[in-house]
Amino acid sequence: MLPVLVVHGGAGHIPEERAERSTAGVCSAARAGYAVFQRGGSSMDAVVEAVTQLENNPSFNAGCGSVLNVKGEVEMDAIVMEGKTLASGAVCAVRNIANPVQLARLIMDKTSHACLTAEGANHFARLMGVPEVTQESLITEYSRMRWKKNLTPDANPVECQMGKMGTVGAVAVDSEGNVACATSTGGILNKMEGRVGDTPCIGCGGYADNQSGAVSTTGHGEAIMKVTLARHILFHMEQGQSAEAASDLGLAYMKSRVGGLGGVVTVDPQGNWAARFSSKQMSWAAVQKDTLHYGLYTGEHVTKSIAEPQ
Ligand SMILES: NC(=O)C[C@H](N)C(=O)O
Repeated sequence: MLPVLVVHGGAGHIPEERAERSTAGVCSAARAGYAVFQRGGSSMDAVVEAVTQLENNPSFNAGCGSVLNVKGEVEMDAIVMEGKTLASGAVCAVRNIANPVQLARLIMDKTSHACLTAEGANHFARLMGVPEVTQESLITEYSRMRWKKNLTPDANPVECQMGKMGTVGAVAVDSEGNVACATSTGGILNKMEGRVGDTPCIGCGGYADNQSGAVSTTGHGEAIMKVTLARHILFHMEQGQSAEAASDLGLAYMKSRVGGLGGVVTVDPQGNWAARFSSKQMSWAAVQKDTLHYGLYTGEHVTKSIAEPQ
């Protein structure tokens, strides 16, 4: 049933006091992305809109609200990919940009390259007239508090890491059967300067192919890269598995092979979709026809009419 859009707000352990905000954020981003279809937009337009909304929401680890690197700075990664032509665009370790997902799309649309990093990405942004924002405007009190906590000698960065994964992503298929994905992140807490995770790497943080479907991933980047999680899931779909079964197979493989936890949203070109995770939680939401679907805990799947107020 087309069109459909599915978003995630990151896999991990979401503290109880942040759960409501996280669910509200993914639901409103899914609604905003889906509204793009109603205005005649493509699946690429829809995923970029949904991820832009999540980047602008300080509750998530992307754009404003990104986690800080070891120096207390924001460096962000993002990717977009569309399934008709396999065109993609990505940015790595970019600073001072409010919406890295939009810059990734400009790289796909306006250059012959698939990925720009750091200063080169910022230089391209200037050429495209994308305004630079201050580091301060991307940093929340919460991310600064967690960064500081992790600098203390008794810090447990691994445990703290799970407190807020919060990478954001979306997949969609439009009424023409074109699939697309977008993923954006601040990376992992107190990462080394210049660390690039799975998100901007094609086949890891996302992949889209009209011949199988589209996937956006979240979780421990170094583990996701080892198993090229997004492409791995689409491989299973090419072998005849459903979006849900293929997502579970990919996540189970990552867990057993490299001990990594994470989550994914997946669609196929017919509009079948899945939101699956091996972490404790993942906030997710989907809109298809007149229905909004969402959840946060394993097995939780709430539905309501899209006409109901937010
Ligand atoms: N929260 C996340 O999903 C983190 C992201 N996958 C990274 O490792 O950069």
